[in-house]
Amino acid sequence: MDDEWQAERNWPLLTTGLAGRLRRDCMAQWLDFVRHPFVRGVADGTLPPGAFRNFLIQDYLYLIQYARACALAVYKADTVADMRHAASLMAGILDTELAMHVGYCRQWGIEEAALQSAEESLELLAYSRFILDRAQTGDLLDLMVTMAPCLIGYAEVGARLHASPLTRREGNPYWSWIALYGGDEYTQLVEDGIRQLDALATRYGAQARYPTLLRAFTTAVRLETAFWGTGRSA
Ligand SMILES: Cc1ncc(CN)c(N)n1
Repeated sequence: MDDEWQAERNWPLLTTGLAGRLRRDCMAQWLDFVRHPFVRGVADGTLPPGAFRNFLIQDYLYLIQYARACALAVYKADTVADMRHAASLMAGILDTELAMHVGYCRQWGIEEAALQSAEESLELLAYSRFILDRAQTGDLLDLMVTMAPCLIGYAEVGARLHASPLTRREGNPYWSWIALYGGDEYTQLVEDGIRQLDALATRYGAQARYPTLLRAFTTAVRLETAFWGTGRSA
């Protein structure tokens, strides 16, 4: 560990229940994701701006696919309460994260028209289509497990960088991105998602199907790691 923030101590909810067990059981891949050189470059402000700009464009396109997966979660839900939860996650992505993203891209000189007309990178295609495949072929628990690294990983990165004394604040062009993912609105979205995953785990029998769930979760984590490089190849 290269700084003091630790999920186990600073945000125990990330480490409990089904999400926490999955995270723990693929810890090597998880650390590759949340401690990636891209994240270090964001923390100390040394990431090349071009890589970040391309990343933002691809991330906009990714969030649209993620919102579509949420819509499939509404469709897959067996109860009205689960439908409402998936619908509120979708609204959180479209109305909060994507909306903040568009405003944020503008600060980086990227207009929404440019975002919409960009071509999808291979990293984006692989990751988003993997999620959408699980959405088509699995049940609601399969889908929510596959979607979990996206939700939890950026929250962990945001919370850690936000709290870390090693993060450069003054003059860091990426500080507002850190504040977005370390902020209250995103934190709330993630905590709701973790609690929902636990509720689904009980009702959908996660224990008996754990190896399959862990495989999907780990694949999504590896695809998250690859996605940090999307700015390089876009
Ligand atoms: C690829 C990716 N993964 C996660 C997040 C955070 N929802 C994101 N914006 N983009």
